[in-house]
Amino acid sequence: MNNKKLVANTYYKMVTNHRESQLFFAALKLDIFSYLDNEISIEEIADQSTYDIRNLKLILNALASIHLIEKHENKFVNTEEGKFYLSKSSKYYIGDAILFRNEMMSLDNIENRVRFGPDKAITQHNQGQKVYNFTKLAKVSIPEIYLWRIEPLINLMNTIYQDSEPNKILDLGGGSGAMGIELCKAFPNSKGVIFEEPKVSLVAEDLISKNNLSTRVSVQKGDFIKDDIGSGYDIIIASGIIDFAKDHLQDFVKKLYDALNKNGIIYLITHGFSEDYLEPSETILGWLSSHLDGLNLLLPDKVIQDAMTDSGFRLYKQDKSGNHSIKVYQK
Ligand SMILES: C[S@@+](CC[C@H](N)C(=O)[O-])C[C@H]1O[C@@H](n2cnc3c(N)ncnc32)[C@H](O)[C@@H]1O
Repeated sequence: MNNKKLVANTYYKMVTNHRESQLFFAALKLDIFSYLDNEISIEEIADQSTYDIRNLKLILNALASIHLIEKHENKFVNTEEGKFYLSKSSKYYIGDAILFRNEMMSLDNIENRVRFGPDKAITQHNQGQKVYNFTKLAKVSIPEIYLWRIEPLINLMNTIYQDSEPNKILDLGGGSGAMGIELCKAFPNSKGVIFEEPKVSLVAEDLISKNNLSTRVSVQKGDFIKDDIGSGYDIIIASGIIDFAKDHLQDFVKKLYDALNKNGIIYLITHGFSEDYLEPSETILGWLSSHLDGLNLLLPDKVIQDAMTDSGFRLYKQDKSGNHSIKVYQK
């Protein structure tokens, strides 16, 4: 009975967690954290924001009650983490990324999607780019990439290229191109290509010009399934893209193989799905929305590994970064 009661408590905890998330998202939408870099009173925030002072007080107290902000006497201030991640004055502000991801993975109306099934058009085309807003994703995920993806990439490439440099690097489906751009910066004699679909490629063009790298990094626009992706590469970064080639997996992997020089390297980031699709649970839940809508994209790691080795790649190194699995294959 005690055990049953404990389990029941976890159900109620989920209700509280949901409420906490709603409060957090509201605070992000109201940009509350950006007012709190220094201790500030409710009156001052109300003055600057024109928000209703009574309800502002309720929201701030509630945020402090769950330790998302701190209350000192009658003033409020960000926690150290809040200042770093949630205030727009920080270059590592991830509030927009969190809000966008929450919207992109929303399970609102999940019941109807179970009652009435997926959208038949989506099931038929099975193309991620028609369901996801990849342009917005490319923009909002830039700070996330700088926080968590660049360092493992560069550290690993430095262990491979100890006495030499890669000449040509491709960031395939690179989104903003941040990974390709930073890798080119780490190897100053290299040239880079960011391959993206035309709309998303504008985000990459922008980041290249902000980094003054237009002479070394170019953008190639196209569809990586149908179009030529170029050749003569020493490194291909394939981060978060292979699922989008699911219906053409073997041809796609062969295309990567052919585009590489001898001994060339693929830096592959996947979700590390188990074959029974039970792990990792956070990512299974993250993809649930688009899959209820009709997509059918997810590839277990075993299937990806088999496709890579069947095409002639050998697994060279592997690593894990948060929820992502990193595998380096060599031709
Ligand atoms: C999940 S995002 C990953 C972006 C980036 N590589 C990263 O790790 O943040 C997938 C990217 O693949 C691109 N993509 C998907 N299908 C594509 C296709 N057929 N041709 C070109 N790009 C594609 C999308 O535009 C999107 O930017």
